[in-house]
Amino acid sequence: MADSVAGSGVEPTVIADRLDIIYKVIAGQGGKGTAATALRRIVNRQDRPTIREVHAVRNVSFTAYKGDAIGVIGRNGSGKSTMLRAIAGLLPPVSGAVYTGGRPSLLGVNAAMMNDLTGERNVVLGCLAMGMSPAETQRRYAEIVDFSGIGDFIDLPMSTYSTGMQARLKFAIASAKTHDILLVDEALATGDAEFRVRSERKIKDLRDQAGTVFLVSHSLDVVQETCNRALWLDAGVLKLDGPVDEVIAAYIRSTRAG
Ligand SMILES: Nc1ncnc2c1ncn2[C@@H]1O[C@H](COP(=O)(O)OP(=O)(O)OP(=O)(O)O)[C@@H](O)[C@H]1O
Repeated sequence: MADSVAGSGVEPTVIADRLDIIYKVIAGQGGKGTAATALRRIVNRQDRPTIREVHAVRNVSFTAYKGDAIGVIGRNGSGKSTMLRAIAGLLPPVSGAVYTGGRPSLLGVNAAMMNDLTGERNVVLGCLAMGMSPAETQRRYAEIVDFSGIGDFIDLPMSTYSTGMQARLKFAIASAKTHDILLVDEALATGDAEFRVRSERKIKDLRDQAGTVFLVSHSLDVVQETCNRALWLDAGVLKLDGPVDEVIAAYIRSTRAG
C-alpha cells in the first residue's frame, strides 16, 4: 500500500520509546475530603492523604515520519490525550522518553485563547505567538477568518462563541502555519459537517507540506479520510500501529466482539 506507514529512508519526526505516564491524584477521604483540605493536611504534615496513581500510558513505543498523518483512536480514557500532551512536552514521562525532531504544536479544545478579546485580536495574537511577523499576520488574516467561517462574529469577544465556533477559529489559526509536528485533539469533532470537510482537506495539505500530524478523534470516518496510519490505544497500551484501514477494521471488530 503506497499510502501506508511511511517507510525506510524517510526522516523520523517523533520517536516514543517505552513511554509511561502516570498521574498522581489526591484521593478523597471517605468522600469528605476536598483538594483544599488534603492540601492543608500536607502542609501541616498531618496524616497524609492517599495518593492514587493513574497509569494512563503504558510502555508505548512508535516512530512517526515526515509526511505521516496519524490518527489516534481508542475508547474513552484509553490515554489518547495524555499521549498527545506527552508528545507536546507538557507531561513528563515517569519512564521512557519522547524524542522529537522539530517543535510540536498542540491544538486542543483547550488551546489558550483569550475569551475576553475579540476573535480578531485572538487571530492576531495567535499568529504572533506562532512566530509570524506582523506583516505576515496581516497578510494571512483574511484567509484565516474566511477558513474559520466565523463571519461577523469575528468582531465579538470569544466568550460569545459556541464551543464549535471557538474550535473552528483555533483550528483556522493553528493551521495557517506549517508545523513540523501538529497535534490535533478532537478539534474537528466540534465543527459542523461542512467545516469538517474543509478541515480534513487542510490536514491533508499540512501533511503534504511534509509535516507530521497526529489527530485524536472518536470519529473513525474523519481518521480514515485524513490519516494514512493509526495508533490504537487500549487502557494505555498501544494495541495496534499500522495502516489506517487495518487498524480501524481491527478496532471495529473488537468493539463488536466486546
Ligand atoms: N489530569 C489528570 N489527572 C488524573 N488523571 C487523569 C488526568 N487526565 C486524564 N487522567 C486519566 O488518565 C486516563 C487517560 O485519560 P485520557 O484523557 O488521556 O484518555 P482519552 O483516551 O483521551 O479519553 P477520551 O476519549 O475520553 O478523551 C484516564 O483514566 C483518565 O481518568
